[in-house]
Amino acid sequence: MPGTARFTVRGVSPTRMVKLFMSRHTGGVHASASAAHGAAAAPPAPAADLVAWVESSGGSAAGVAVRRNEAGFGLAASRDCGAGSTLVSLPQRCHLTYDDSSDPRLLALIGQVVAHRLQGATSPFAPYISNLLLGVAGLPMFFGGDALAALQYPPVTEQVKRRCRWLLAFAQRELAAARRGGGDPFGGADVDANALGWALAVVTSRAFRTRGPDQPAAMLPLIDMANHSFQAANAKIAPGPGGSMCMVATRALQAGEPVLISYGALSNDFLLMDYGFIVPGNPHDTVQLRFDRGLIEAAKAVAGVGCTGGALDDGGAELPPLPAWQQQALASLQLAGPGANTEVTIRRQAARGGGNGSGSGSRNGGGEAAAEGPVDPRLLAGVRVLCAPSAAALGGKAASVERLGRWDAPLAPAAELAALRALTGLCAIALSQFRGSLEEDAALLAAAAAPAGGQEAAQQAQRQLGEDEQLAVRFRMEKKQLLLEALGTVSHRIQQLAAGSGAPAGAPGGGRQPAGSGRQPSGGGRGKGKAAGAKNGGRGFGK
Ligand SMILES: C[S@@+](CC[C@H](N)C(=O)[O-])C[C@H]1O[C@@H](n2cnc3c(N)ncnc32)[C@H](O)[C@@H]1O
Repeated sequence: MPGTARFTVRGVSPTRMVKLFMSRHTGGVHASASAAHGAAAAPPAPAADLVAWVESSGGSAAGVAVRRNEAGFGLAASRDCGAGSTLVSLPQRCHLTYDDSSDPRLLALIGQVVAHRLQGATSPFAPYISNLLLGVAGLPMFFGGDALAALQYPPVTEQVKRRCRWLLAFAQRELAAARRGGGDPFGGADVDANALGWALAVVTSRAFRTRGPDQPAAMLPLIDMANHSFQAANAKIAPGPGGSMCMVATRALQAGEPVLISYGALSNDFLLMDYGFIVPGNPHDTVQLRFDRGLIEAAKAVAGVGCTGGALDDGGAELPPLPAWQQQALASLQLAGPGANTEVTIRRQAARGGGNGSGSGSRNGGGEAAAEGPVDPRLLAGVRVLCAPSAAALGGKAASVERLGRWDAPLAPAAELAALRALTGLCAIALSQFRGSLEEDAALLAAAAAPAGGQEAAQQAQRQLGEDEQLAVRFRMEKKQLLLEALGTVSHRIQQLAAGSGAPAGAPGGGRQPAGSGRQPSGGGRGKGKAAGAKNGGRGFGK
């Protein structure tokens, strides 16, 4: 590799995100076939050079045609075929992978993608590399500050910042040190943080872990042009003979039908971070929270449930110490004490197959409670512990997630009602961490899409809300919607339990009925609820 080669991208902001801007000619990469065809010739099929390369390498792509639109590439069935048909067979020599399984950041793949890009037309993977898009739209790693802030969701924004810091540190320190020590992985070529950012984006949005979660990942050319769907996936990736990897139809396909695979049971956090898109109503989406006693006591205060061990002081005084049985129970649940894992989630109930089948998981019309509820079992168990009046109310045995975390195995009615109310308070606090309501977000998007007042106003609205910001708004709307669904599910459960036990149902915020109407409750909005919720000060979200 020539020591003078450059693989650099202008626009690095060392203090902020890595800005992606790449010239098509950077690094000597040859133009792709689709870009290089002459005006007179009939345009070749998209990525025709890639398909030809797969076939000349001993593979087959007979079952798919590559499609291209302004959003990028995708695959479609090239002919009618039956379930189980092999659509693509990719020989091992076309897999871009590595031997070392110990690299959690996929550094080895990033390095290879960069190295092959530097080799340009002489790379054995040139037909693959040259058909990679020069940007992965929607990745928050490339968001500007406004779009990142518009997410309003620290679990993702913190992760984005960590990823960018790592990338910059790697480019500026580790790579520089490796160069000084003569161990430059890029043979002296000038590779900057933005080039590494591009490679990171390529790898996170395309690599497969076909050999298992702890095994090396691989880039699977052509196969990785399949787009994602949870519901409409009609193909899967499976090992084939001789180390090949195949794309196989999971049902009969008609010629021209898009070929879609599922990227896995991923939350919108993962989809956004690694792929730059979200799925509305994603059944695997969650809201991450950090379990701590102060948060749960604040949730109880919002919901009008008494504080454990004494009254919660609105002035922010220390909480009274927990009785030993509660401390032990939280430690058994690994929610407190050394080695605790305090990351917990509110989630879509429908994802666990325990909902009402309507897709929302909320407001089911009665009947048996689902085995798994709208919060993860550790969170449910922890809230039950902190709402139980005595060890006896927990059943007297050692606390375990299996025993205390089942949505369909409630405590005695009074303790269960307190726990459920606390959960409504928790949802309300989580909602209150977002600025503005669902309706306000929807209005923002509507104004950006079709503002009143003609073209000038439309341009103005677009300036106010760019594409990344619109994605960020849609992302946070999904979180709010999920929280409202959880609130509806828990409230419904409270009504059911209260009706059965004769106890008053109650509601968060001292008797207000939680939403279910789609309107966002004011959560930490009024009276005591406000004081307790506000004190939480953004602590609720896990980071
Ligand atoms: C493995 S690649 C799929 C091929 C890609 N469309 C291309 O042009 O090369 C993954 C990327 O495709 C896009 N993508 C895949 N499925 C999508 C979906 N359901 N909605 C929006 N974008 C999707 C995203 O940009 C994602 O990062």
